Amino acid sequence: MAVYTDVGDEDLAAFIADYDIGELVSFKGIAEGVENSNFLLRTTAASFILTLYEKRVNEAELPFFIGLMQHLAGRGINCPTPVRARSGAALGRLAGRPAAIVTFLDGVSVRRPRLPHCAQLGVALADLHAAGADFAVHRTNALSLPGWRPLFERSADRADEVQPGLAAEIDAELGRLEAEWPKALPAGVIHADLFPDNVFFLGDDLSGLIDFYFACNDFLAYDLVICLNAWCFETDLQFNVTKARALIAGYESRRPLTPGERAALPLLARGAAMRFLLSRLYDWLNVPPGALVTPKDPIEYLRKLRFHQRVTGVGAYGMTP
Ligand SMILES: Nc1ncnc2c1ncn2[C@@H]1O[C@H](COP(=O)(O)OP(=O)(O)O)[C@@H](O)[C@H]1O
Ligand SMILES: N[C@@H](CCOP(=O)(O)O)C(=O)O
Repeated sequence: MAVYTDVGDEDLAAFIADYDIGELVSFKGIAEGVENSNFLLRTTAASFILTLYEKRVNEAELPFFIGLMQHLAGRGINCPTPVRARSGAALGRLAGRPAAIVTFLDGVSVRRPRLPHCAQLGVALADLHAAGADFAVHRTNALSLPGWRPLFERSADRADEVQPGLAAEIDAELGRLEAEWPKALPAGVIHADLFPDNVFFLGDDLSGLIDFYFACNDFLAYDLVICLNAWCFETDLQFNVTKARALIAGYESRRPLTPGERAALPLLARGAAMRFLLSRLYDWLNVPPGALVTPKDPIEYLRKLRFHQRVTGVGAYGMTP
């Protein structure tokens, strides 16, 4: 998260007066993150997260995210639960933005995941997929194959400022992905951004999942390779096959991958790397003036993409070919 929108004291007081959450004790912006403005709200009753939804979140889709968190929480997933105002509404407006209050989850994210973290992540991801299976609302993934080229076109003329030759390299890879992307694999509700900063641990035990604002319907295995990219490369961008094996084994302990999914993993992983390369590239070139946000490095994902381009089979991910 980040803070893009300031919230005035009087506006905040008026907003929380509509909720039964006690008296305000403290309120501060949270510097982590990228997408929305998040604030830690402490009241005499408990701690909460107040989110103001920003640029990439389409207001019409907010009921999907709010409904999904409610649904998953009801299925035993430890995720933020939307808090309803006295009117029953989980969504309001604050400082000109759509806004919601959700429950605060205890736990901390790990900066450098170790094997037990990866293994538990795999289990939690499969549990999330199972819990989402009967969620009735559908949200198309705006950041899957059909969305990548339009997103690229918004950065293409400046991409080489970030790295010479980048525009041509992305263009060529997009062409290959467009030709080869799978048409049918097991699909359902995916998190789509389950990076280490969105997974909480208490001690070494996975305690909760946050940040469902990219959640959508897509291939389940695509969610797994998003995690593979985010959790299984070391800081020097060497791929850690042991972590990959632990992550995938954790996932398969709950839901074995189908032969079609296994075969598609390298291509899905390239697509997942492309997705984050493109969103990071756009954000890198378009930092809003005055925003408290640190854009993430797009080139990290170019290097992850190049790794997967060299993969010839699932053995590279620690799986038995
Ligand atoms: N429900 C929650 N409980 C505890 N902390 C949270 C919760 N939601 C968000 N946070 C904190 O706020 C930060 C940013 O939240 P996140 O949802 O990742 O924002 P964004 O969608 O803008 O990236 C997280 O890294 C975490 O520290
Ligand atoms: N995980 C994405 C950026 C989205 O930020 P988050 O704070 O919502 O996880 C990336 O690393 O590019």
